[in-house]
Amino acid sequence: MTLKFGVVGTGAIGREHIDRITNKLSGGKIVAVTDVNQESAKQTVEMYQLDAVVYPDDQALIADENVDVVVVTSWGPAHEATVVAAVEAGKYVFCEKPLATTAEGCMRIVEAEMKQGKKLVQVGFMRRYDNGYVQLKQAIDNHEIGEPLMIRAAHRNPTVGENYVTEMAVVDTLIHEIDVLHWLVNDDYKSVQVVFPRKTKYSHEKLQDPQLFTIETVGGIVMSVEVFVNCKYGYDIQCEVIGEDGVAKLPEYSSIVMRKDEKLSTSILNDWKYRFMDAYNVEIQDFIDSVTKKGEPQGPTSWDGYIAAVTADACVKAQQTGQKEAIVLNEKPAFYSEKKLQKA
Ligand SMILES: NC(=O)C1=CN([C@@H]2O[C@H](COP(=O)(O)OP(=O)(O)OC[C@H]3O[C@@H](n4cnc5c(N)ncnc54)[C@H](O)[C@@H]3O)[C@@H](O)[C@H]2O)C=CC1
Ligand SMILES: O=C1[C@@H](O)[C@H](O)[C@@H](O)[C@H](O)[C@H]1O
Repeated sequence: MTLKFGVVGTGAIGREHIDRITNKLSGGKIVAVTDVNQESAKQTVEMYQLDAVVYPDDQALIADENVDVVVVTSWGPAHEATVVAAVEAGKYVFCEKPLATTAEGCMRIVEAEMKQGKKLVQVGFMRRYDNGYVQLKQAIDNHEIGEPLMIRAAHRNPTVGENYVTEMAVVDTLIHEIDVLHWLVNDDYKSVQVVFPRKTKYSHEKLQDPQLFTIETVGGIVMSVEVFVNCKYGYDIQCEVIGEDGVAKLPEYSSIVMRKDEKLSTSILNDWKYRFMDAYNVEIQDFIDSVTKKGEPQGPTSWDGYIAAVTADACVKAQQTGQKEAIVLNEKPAFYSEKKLQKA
């Protein structure tokens, strides 16, 4: 069976996903695209030689009976309306982060999905599919480092544009750590506090950069997460988990080791696209396979999107107040509880 995809938003990551579904993965085909910039949608069809209809908007694309899955790769504020409409039409959805820009918006998606009686939505938190994070989680789950006590993490981008402001360090960037860190340690967040170190000269008036977040979990783990989006030297993701019996660290991106000009060196990537290329491929192949074979996606859920939104709201508040802010979630519906394996 081939899963037929309609893509809403043919910008940077929309095209990346179209390319991987068309040329790298198996079991999926792009049959429809749309973008508020219709030229971009048409160019995309030509660029990847797609046999796909270009629709004027998301609603028309969702109404196409040939579309099984709606991929949402438009700008964050547009996600909620598209996801709700797609879910109400009974379509599967792969939505890039954020699921919605507010916790209330995520809850509306959760409610629409529960009404359909089955999981339809997966959120694009691809780090859960990154080989390094998967190994880190296995080490923690197998108690190889004992109980986790602290995490030291960093999310560094070489540079950002003038439209990237202080709040985006949370909603655009830290959001990946917000999702992956609670998943790593199987714990819930309790509070967050932010401090602003001396600002780099490479930032601009509306952006505090770097920022340092201290996040505490209900179980008492303290996470120190740096976001530094004008670090200049490359795209660098760090994560070290300090446990009672040892320390486990995310592996460095592997590159050849060069001996040259009296130096021993390895390269650092400069873009998320390359750093997480394999993770995006595994993520979307897993989405295709689980929908095709099991009838529902098995990756990050709408509820994970909600957790991320609530936590992001507290982080933004903490940026503004300088105080420790509480992170309080609604009770998790049974609908989103992991299915336990039946004992034989
Ligand atoms: N998982 C990840 O690592 C990444 C996730 N993202 C997320 O993916 C989304 C898209 O990001 P980019 O591709 O970098 O942005 P982009 O600006 O390159 O592309 C977004 C496209 O969506 C279109 N668009 C906006 N509103 C629309 C609407 N209502 N209907 C149809 N088209 C609409 C725009 O015209 C544009 O072509 C964002 O939510 C972003 O946070 C982006 C990069 C990496
Ligand atoms: O999602 C992403 C971008 O939108 C964001 O701007 C970057 O900071 C992240 O590293 C990348 O993964």
